[in-house]
Amino acid sequence: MLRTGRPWWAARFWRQRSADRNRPNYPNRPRTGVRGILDPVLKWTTAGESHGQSLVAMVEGMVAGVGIVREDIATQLGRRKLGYGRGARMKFEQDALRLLTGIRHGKTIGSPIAIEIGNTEWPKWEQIMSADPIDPAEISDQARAAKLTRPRPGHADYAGMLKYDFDDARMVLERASARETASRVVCGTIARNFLRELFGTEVISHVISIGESAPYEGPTPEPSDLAAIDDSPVRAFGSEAETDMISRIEAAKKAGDTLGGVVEVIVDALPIGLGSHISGPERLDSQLAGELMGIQAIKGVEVGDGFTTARRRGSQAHDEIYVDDSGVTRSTNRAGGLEGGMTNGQQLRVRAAMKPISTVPRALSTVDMSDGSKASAIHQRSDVCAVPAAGVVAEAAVACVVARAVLAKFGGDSIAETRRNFEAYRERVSERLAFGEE
Ligand SMILES: Cc1cc2nc3c(=O)[nH]c(=O)nc-3n(C[C@H](O)[C@H](O)[C@H](O)COP(=O)(O)O)c2cc1C
Ligand SMILES: C=C(O[C@@H]1CC(C(=O)O)=C[C@@H](OP(=O)(O)O)[C@H]1O)C(=O)O
Repeated sequence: MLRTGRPWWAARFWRQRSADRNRPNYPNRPRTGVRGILDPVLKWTTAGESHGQSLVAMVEGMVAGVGIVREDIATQLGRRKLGYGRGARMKFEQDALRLLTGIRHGKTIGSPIAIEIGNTEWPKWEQIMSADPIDPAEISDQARAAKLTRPRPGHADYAGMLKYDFDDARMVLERASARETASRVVCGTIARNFLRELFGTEVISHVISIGESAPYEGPTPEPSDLAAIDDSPVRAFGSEAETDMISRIEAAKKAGDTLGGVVEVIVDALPIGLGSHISGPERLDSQLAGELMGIQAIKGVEVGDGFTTARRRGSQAHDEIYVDDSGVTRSTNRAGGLEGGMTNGQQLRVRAAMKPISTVPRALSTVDMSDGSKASAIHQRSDVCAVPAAGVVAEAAVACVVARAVLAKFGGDSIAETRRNFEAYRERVSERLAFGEE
């Protein structure tokens, strides 16, 4: 018999859809494509140049009802500016905040959030960075206006000048600069407020090593340790490591050199099952690595014990599962809270390795792009070491990725709805783990 009407797959689709709708944690958002990644439920973008008028941070898809006030953002921006080894600019430039859209009376309203961070140094740069055409001869600071033709090794200058066909590296370095990380921290503040309100989760970080200092091997810090970490000039957890890191920065500075290092980000209290094993882009570890590697100067990412685990035997590499009076437990967390691309209920732990600052005061050798002659790279001023600040930026990156995974799993348009969906899921997970209980 010839069948008409909906094809077989459509009937299956509708049956599944109505079954889904009856499930308590059915999110209102469509979960199409590679969930949360190709069709992201939460997006964050930034705009702005290092010496431009402002930076802009935009977050789209954040649910309504998340508390966020100016001080929350200012606090995080303040943390990003600190750290032993940062350059003079951190002292005189202020982050002038304007909360433009998407927040009303201290809460998100579900619409796109746009926040401006004004560069207070703008008056000095107004002509040089003017959006409107300007006669070069009219620029009052001629020295600053001069074309930058000597690309700095380790920066975007050389490839950017050729790729975009510029004869002035300023057109590249203005956007490549890590000044942009201020916008990322703003996006991250919204994400971390969301996570705190939903699960009581805090995102923290600490510096593991600077230069060749011995990597930190003590206990993993708890959220309550963050204040002490922030009080440390190098954001180290423990005073022994701190003294060593500071003296290494001082020695590098004296030698006209720069340093990198390693930071660790830790997230507590996350539900099991954020991310997915279904495809590479859905794996939470791949998303975290992508976002962290997107930070200027980050050249390596490690999940849990990462590279150390690669040197261990299998029997010493994994986190065995036990059952005791408290339920299902583990005695180690070498995996850093991720198995198969999903959170497994353990503390999430990721590390990021930062290369030494590229603008080395003892100028590096380069080429003058105006005539091909040998040259020394431009150096005006720069940080000697920005690893402590990179930790704060890495926290923001992790907060955004985790918040996106939470929204992909639990959906909702208001935080109350996300919470209801989460509670229903949590109940089901508890049922599954209550072996034999009535
Ligand atoms: C918080 C932070 C501050 C930075 N400060 C400087 C700096 O003062 N001077 C510098 O040369 N690079 C600095 N960088 C690194 C450069 O922005 C980065 O190395 C450059 O844009 C090239 O990108 P890549 O290292 O990712 O290849 C900083 C990076 C971060 C995360
Ligand atoms: C301004 C910030 O970082 C800047 C990042 C940066 C770079 O090349 O990445 C170079 C320096 O800027 P300048 O060349 O103007 O001295 C840093 O100060 C900031 O973090 O707010």
